[in-house]
Amino acid sequence: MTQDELKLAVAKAAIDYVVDGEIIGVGTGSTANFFIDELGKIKHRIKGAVASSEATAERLRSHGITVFDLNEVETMPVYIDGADEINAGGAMIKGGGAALTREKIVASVAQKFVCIADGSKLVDVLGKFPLPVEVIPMSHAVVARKLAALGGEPRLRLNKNGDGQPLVTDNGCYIIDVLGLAITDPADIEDKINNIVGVVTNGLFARQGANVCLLGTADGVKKLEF
Ligand SMILES: O=C(CO)[C@H](O)[C@H](O)COP(=O)(O)O
Repeated sequence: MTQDELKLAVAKAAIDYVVDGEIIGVGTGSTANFFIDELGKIKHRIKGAVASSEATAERLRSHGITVFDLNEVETMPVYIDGADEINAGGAMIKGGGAALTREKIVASVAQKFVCIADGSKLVDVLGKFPLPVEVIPMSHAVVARKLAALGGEPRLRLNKNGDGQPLVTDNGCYIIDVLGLAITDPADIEDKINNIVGVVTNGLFARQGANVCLLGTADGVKKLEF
């Protein structure tokens, strides 16, 4: 099976977690996009969605799904999103698509986080995937030095235009990708990085990890519960 077929399989399986008549939180990325397309087919069953990025909001609307402002929503039963890495305890690295802060905010008001991912995302130790950190632009060099002091190799993420300029997130911020961090204690690293002044948040989801992971494998969709 191709990676896209695995992503589609988990996106279809995630439809079982959609609660009729409710608002659903929706993540960002290629796996989330497969899920949005499946959600479009059952849009009559839900009240609407909260999006974790402008791109996701646009795709939801293209299917005729109502997108709610998070400030109008007190809670929601489920948030569904992909991950760059997930470990056996449900802790994740997210933010490969630069949407980590909004993803963390939307997930924080959901009762359940359902991670959908192809099998390659399951790892023993988090950190092979560079850890994304969203930062206030004026502080990026200051924060980078502090990330280096923690043992990582910080790289400012550039946009894809090829003009050498930093990528700007939906929040008007920059992303620093940190290579080479040994993340043996994800919650500790999450806290340490979030305590650096100038950091908006980082892509470790250990304090609010997944409750369920639907993992796409050649043998079918495997369900992990945490
Ligand atoms: O955190 C994310 C975006 O900020 C994505 O969930 C993560 O990057 C996985 O993406 P994909 O489903 O394309 O592999």
